[in-house]
Amino acid sequence: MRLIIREDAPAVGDYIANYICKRINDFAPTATRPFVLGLPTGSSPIPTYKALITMVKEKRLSFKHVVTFNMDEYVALPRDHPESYHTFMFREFFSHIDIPPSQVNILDGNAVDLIAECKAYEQRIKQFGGIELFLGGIGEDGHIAFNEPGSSLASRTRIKTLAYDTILANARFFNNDISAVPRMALTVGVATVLDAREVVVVVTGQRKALALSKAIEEGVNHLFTVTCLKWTLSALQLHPWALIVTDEDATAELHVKTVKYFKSIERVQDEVERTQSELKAKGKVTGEQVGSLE
Ligand SMILES: N[C@@H]1[C@@H](O)[C@H](O)[C@@H](COP(=O)(O)O)O[C@@H]1O
Repeated sequence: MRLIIREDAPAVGDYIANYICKRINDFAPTATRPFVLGLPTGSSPIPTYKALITMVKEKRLSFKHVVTFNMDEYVALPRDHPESYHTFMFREFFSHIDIPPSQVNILDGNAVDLIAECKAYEQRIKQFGGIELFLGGIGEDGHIAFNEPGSSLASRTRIKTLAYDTILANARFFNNDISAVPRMALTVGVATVLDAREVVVVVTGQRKALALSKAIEEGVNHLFTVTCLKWTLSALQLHPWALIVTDEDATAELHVKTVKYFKSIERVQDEVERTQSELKAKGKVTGEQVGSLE
């Protein structure tokens, strides 16, 4: 796992947008071989979406051959509700880029058969050959998508009852009216995320600091114990190619040595990538070797 630390949320957004842009352009997607991208909602990915929109406008990036799968959606919230994740994604991102709407996949929280909806979603991901890169965000309790503490590491797309802490945290989007926040959601599972060939998670702001430290400075601890460990994000430790991009505020609970360690890794990685690129330019290595440093 790598941890990249940037000054603030906009710098984190720029870093992730550049990273995704490079991945898509290197992949060189076509109509028959699209790039499959997993996406989150929440305030954390907004700077990334803003930076990606700019890249599309500047013609440095295109989503014409990108297929997206969103992480989650509330149950029984009308699709056109201002706080539905459908509305959010089109308002903050899809309406501003060149992606054909038919290539956007978002769970339908109003489906008559919610279980069938979840199964079909997993099936559709499989049909596209799996997710190339899953971008995620986390809740304050370390949940990824809506995989609340205690979610099985083998979990797949399913209906999930929200933790009270999550309902409280999300009340800010519903005029602070806790009763207006949906109690259930459809969400991809932990295994759905871990199946992606690459996972990138954005963690910004001091309120995520504890979750970040629990997820990277301790073992995999998604379940409650006597000491109340419950950080689903820690499941990322099981992924062979995971990256967390964070701002300085979110590092508040990390040990100084942890921060120093990851900063030093980034310096060395930059150096190695520069060398690899030079060798690649001279035709001495293949593209695949450049990403094999995890
Ligand atoms: N289901 C979403 C998560 O996918 C998201 O990561 C989280 C954090 O949101 P924010 O980025 O606004 O803190 O909010 C919700 O719970």
